[in-house]
Amino acid sequence: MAPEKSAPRRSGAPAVYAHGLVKQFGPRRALDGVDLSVPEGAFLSIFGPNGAGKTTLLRTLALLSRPTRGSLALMGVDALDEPDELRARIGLISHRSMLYGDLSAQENLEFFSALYRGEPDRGRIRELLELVELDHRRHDAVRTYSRGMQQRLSIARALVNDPDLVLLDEPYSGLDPHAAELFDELIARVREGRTFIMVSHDLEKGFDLCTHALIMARGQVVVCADKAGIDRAAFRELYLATVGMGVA
Ligand SMILES: Nc1ncnc2c1ncn2[C@@H]1O[C@H](COP(=O)(O)OP(=O)(O)OP(=O)(O)O)[C@@H](O)[C@H]1O
Repeated sequence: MAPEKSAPRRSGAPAVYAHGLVKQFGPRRALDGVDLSVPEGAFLSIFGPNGAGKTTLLRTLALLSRPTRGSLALMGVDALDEPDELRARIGLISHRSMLYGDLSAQENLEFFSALYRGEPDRGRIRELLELVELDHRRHDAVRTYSRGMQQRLSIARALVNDPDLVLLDEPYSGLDPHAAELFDELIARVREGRTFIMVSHDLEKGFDLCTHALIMARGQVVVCADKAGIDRAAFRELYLATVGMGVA
């Protein structure tokens, strides 16, 4: 059983509302006027060629990177004015595990839980370790885990604060088919009541999982649409066309 998701603090506002986001790195513009509206409860997959600005967009949404220009609201709250309040409502899963290798799974989760709550929520941690099937290894140092196990623990870490918005940066990278399947199951079990945004190079997988799909190229949104209104073959062609468009 997945630990229960507390009722999201519904604002009626989109989970993400971005307008005119620009991110400048010296002469390079990684985001060049991104407009985005993601409804609460959606699963948005973001595609695009290397250097398109996908990770920069995800880091901006994770409030790890401040845009040079533009406005951003998450769950109806101004993200540039109230980043601390919002960070506690966001979970990030990346291909870098962001775990401490010398600490055990339990210690890692206690550390991250205490960051948000002041003291660790041991009941929730136990439930999360059971969910990701690492309860039996909870006292082992994380550096002794396989890549798939570390990725499962990353899910637990990202959920420790019961986030409303979960951001995933190529979470399948380096997972074998079995580990990827387990990861799929876990995502399905924790989808309820949350909004997911995933950067992916795997068009098929990203498309299967999503309710909304976005293609970026050169720091701009080429297309963003509800999957119900997208023709899969036409979307694939558009994606392949952007892959040749090069970096921002
Ligand atoms: N910290 C940084 N300093 C300077 N330039 C950066 C920085 N981060 C990203 N960029 C530049 O911004 C552009 C977008 O990079 P980003 O990592 O967002 O692309 P991406 O779509 O995630 O690519 P990939 O698919 O290769 O991961 C690239 O030109 C990159 O070189």
